[in-house]
Amino acid sequence: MQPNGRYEISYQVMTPTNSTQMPNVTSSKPFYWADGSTGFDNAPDDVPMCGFSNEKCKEDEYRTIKIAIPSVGAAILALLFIISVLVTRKMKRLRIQSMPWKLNPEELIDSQTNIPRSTFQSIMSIHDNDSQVTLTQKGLFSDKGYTFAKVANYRGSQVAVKAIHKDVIHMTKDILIELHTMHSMKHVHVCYFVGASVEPNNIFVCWEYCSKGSLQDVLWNDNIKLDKNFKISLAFDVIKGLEYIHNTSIGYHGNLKSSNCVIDSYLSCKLTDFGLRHFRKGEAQVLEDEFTNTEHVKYKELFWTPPEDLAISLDEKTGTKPSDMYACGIIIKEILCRNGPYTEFEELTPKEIINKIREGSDKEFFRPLLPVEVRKEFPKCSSLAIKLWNELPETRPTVAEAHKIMKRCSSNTTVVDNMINTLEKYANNLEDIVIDRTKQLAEEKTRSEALLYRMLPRDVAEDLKKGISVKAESFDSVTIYFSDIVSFTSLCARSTPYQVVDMLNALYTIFDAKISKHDVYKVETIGDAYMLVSGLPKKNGEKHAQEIANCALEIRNAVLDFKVPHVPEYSLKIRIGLHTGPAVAGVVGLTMPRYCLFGDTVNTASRMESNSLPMMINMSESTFQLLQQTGSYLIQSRGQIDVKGKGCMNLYFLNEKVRRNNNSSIETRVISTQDDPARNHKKTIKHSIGENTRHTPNKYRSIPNNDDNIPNCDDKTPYNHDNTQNDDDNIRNYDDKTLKNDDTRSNHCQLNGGVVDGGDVEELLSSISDGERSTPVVVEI
Ligand SMILES: Nc1nc2c(ncn2[C@@H]2O[C@H](COP(=O)(O)OP(=O)(O)OP(=O)(O)O)[C@@H](O)[C@H]2O)c(=O)[nH]1
Ligand SMILES: [Mg+2]
Repeated sequence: MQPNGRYEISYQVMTPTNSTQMPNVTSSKPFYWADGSTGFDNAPDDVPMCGFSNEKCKEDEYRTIKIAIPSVGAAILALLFIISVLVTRKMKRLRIQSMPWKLNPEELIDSQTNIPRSTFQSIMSIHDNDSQVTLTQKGLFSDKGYTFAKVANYRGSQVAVKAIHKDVIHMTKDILIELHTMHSMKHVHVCYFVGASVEPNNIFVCWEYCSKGSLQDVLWNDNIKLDKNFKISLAFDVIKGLEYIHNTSIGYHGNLKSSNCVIDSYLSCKLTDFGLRHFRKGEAQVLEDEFTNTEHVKYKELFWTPPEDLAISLDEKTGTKPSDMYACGIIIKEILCRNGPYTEFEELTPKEIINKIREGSDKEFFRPLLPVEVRKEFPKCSSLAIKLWNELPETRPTVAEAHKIMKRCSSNTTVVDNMINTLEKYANNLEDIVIDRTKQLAEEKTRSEALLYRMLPRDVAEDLKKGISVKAESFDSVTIYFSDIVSFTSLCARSTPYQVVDMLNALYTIFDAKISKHDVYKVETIGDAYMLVSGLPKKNGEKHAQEIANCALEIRNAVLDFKVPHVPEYSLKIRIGLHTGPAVAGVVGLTMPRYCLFGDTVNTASRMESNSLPMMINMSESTFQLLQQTGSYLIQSRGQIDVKGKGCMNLYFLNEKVRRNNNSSIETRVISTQDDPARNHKKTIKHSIGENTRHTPNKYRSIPNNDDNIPNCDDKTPYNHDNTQNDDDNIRNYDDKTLKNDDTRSNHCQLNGGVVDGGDVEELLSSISDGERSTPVVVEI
């Protein structure tokens, strides 16, 4: 509405009768709103946009903030990102410019002399002279002659030093980036690029040094055994290393061959001498020695170069990923066959081979031969190698495809895995061996303990084992046994020492078997003398006399049956002596300790033996006393006999054992005439009794001694203690002598504590020898 100074009806409002309806507004004139518009449609809002109190606009303000914050955040992030990219790039540039790969030749130390080498040339000369070499030193003679890596120490690590045949190098951006990338590459199957020296006239590069030499060295070394898994694992290592290189900005190896695959100390294969294309560009072809100068060598070096690269140039290495794959195929062939790429074409020169390769077409091309047996052993690897050396680069499998194929043919185990498996096998085997050895040790221990227990009483041996010194122990009453072989000296004179040893061994083995049944301890054997004791080291009351007596009787029985191995017709005889008394026992000496008995009882027991007769058991009064209490032995009194150093002693022969029957009567043992050991001396006794039928009034009538060498107490003839000189006589005349009884002395046999006169004895013995009768014989005392 425009003001005009007049009041006019412009609007009429018709209110409807029904007040609930909206009033009807009609205008007679058009009116204008404040903004110049007209009509109701353009009428201004009845409520301001933000409300009368701006209440509506508050919410929207927050919405703006909500929208603004992420936008600002995103902007900041984008800014930060840009800044970080810029910083990273800057830092990278700085890093590149800082040249961490740059080597200071002064820091290269000759590994042998530890002298810093300021120039690579000096290192070269040193190593050329003193053969500081790798595995190749062990006799690898390649076509280049002996080819060695030059080795030096750089900051504590061994590095392989490779000359770059350039005088100066202009450090372009590409070179800097290349060296930087090379330096930052790290992979388990790629040699670490340690760095480069870029000093004019002293340009060289250093690579991680792998101690086992190149793959070529290993393959050609017959001393190194490579099993199937190992070969596959080596081929797989090459592919893994190549895959890594192909995925870096370096792009491809460019010089892949078996001499550029090196083996580290973990037998893992690593690729070396790759990349550095910008760095090495324009490098002079330097002929290192007279070998490398030959055409032969030059063409051999091209065995790993694919036909498409050969077509470009024979002198310059080009390189692509498919070229690497081709070389990889050749290397796999070398690994599987363990020979050179074209060893099978001996009749062709390397030049002819290279020409044939160059002339090849897609349909027909010249390649290495994979023998049938190799194809059979490694079907997948062989077919992979064949595919890899396809004529057309685009038809060769990529490294990723090759990886997949290798994965399928490898047993998923690395060389280290194989080694670990082998070690595990060894370890398990070792465990078995340890168990075995422990068992053997335990057996050995048991054996040596058994031996020790045989040589010493168990308690004593235990004490000695524990390092406890064994104190001598005194025993009040023990019975000692001594026996000696009659005429041993003359028997020895007629036998060889070995025969004597055999004889004694056989005899004592029988004795040992006998004593094991009794409570006796074998003290020792000295030559033909055999010594036993009972009552020690374990005390057994008064049983020792019986134990020894029983044992002595058994031994005598055994001797009757014994046949001397080398003189079976000779009847061996022994003298046995027993004595009872106190003794002291202990171990003497540190070297070869012996459990010895001391005391007069020992001497006396020995005297009892020397005063005995062949096949007789002579005993002293003390033993007799103990035995007679048992009433189980047939004992023959010998009367008083002068014993050297002892004077007159009452001596007795132990003839036989008898046993009581249930009615306490005495029963003589029934012994068959064949095996009765007492048979001889029964005869003896019988005869002696027969010859001496005079019944003396004496209570004791003793059997005469019958040995001229053993004097009785009335005899004044000097006693000949060396019985040996008469041994033969003793043997020969044993029966005769026993027949020659001394009338002056009476016979008596004592049974059950009583004495039997000669007649009784005769009767008694005849009852034994007669028969196989077991008639109890009761003897009145
Ligand atoms: N042990 C060991 N030997 C190596 C190493 N690098 C090279 N070698 C040995 O040194 C020999 C010569 O190596 P290079 O000088 O690289 O010669 P190449 O590998 O035959 O040829 P290019 O690499 O093309 O120069 C190789 O055949 C290997 O026997 C390494 O890292 N460790
Ligand atoms: Mg090399």
